[in-house]
Amino acid sequence: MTPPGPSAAQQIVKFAATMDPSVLALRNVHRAVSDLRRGTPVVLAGPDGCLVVVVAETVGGRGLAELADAALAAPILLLAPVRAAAVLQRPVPHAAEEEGAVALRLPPALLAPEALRSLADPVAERLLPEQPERVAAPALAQAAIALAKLGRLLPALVAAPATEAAAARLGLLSVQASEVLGYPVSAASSLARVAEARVPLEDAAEARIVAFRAADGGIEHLAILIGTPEKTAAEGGAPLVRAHSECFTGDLLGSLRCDCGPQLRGAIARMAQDPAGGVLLYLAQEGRGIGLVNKLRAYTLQDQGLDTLDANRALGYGADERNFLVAATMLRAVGVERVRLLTNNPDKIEGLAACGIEVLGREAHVFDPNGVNDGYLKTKALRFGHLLPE
Ligand SMILES: Nc1nc2c(ncn2[C@@H]2O[C@H](COP(=O)(O)OP(=O)(O)OP(=O)(O)O)[C@@H](O)[C@H]2O)c(=O)[nH]1
Ligand SMILES: [Zn+2]
Repeated sequence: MTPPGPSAAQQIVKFAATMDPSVLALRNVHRAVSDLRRGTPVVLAGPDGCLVVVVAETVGGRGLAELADAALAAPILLLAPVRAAAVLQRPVPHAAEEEGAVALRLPPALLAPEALRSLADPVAERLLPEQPERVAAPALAQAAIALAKLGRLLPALVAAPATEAAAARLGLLSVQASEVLGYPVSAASSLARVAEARVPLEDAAEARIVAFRAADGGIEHLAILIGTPEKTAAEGGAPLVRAHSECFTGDLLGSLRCDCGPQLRGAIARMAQDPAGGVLLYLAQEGRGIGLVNKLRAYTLQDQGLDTLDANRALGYGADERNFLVAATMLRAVGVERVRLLTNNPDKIEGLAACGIEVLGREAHVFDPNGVNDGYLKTKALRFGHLLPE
């Protein structure tokens, strides 16, 4: 008689032990983001304890009840410093800016979904029965804010100290703060080619689209190869490259608020004319990384007088939340590491260079204002330091 082999359970345990911890971390963070997006609390774990959090924008009565059940003390509100300064109607100290999060005491009248949304969102702001007061921010506040931003949600969270045991009892997901903070780099490094097809374009008959997916199973980024840029690279040349962040409104609908549509089509036409060929990276980084919903909120704030940079900040986001490692990883994967970059944005040149891409030159990519985007283009030149043609 042959001895029995290892049981299925034993095999699974053995397999789990061999799994790449960074893939496990990506999976955990991605799941935590999904939970927050539907208003379910998650537990953040750090070296000195745990914090149960829920996002102000999405939480309902059930999520607040679950948070209260797991909490060891009264919940507080965590806000990005600029948003906290607006709520408190006074500047927050520089140290809080550095920490990236401010904590506010939540009186019971404000611990309700509608009041929380009003505290989180400058667009939905209304008069509240009470003013919150500032308290000391917990150690995991920065990771909590980062997690909400990964979900492209307003960085405003209700938080309370908790234990992993409470999380387990309530079936809440637990994620390490270090996994959250390391996520952008891990996700970008894990990008892999998953599909490729020839797609002739109106302005570039010889075009191929290569799709990339990260190990978290999140949204895909695309590389559009025009002509034979890999051949140019293999022969030591530098193809034309554009790192284009997706813009649903400009690229697809022809919105006049920005210059993305003309830049996208202009880049494709220009690469088709270039004997070295080109790579257009179509990056899933809508709204400079804040997502479409927040970009629409930012537009509302711009209609109220803020410029594109201050509108991002009023929502609690940075002026530009993009990650250039995504673009660099994709370029390396298609064999293009020396580039001529089609951009006006000096941060893109620096960002790609910092990720190991050799930027041999910059080519300006300017289109005339259209009567609606004049202020936007001016702000990019004045406040983002965009380079204009001499
Ligand atoms: N948050 C925010 N994003 C915007 C706004 N207008 C356009 N965008 C986004 O900005 C991104 C455009 O970035 P890019 O095309 O890479 O342009 P850029 O950073 O100006 O640099 P170059 O075009 O390369 O010079 C797209 O994702 C748009 O959705 C805005 O007012 N607010
Ligand atoms: Zn745009």
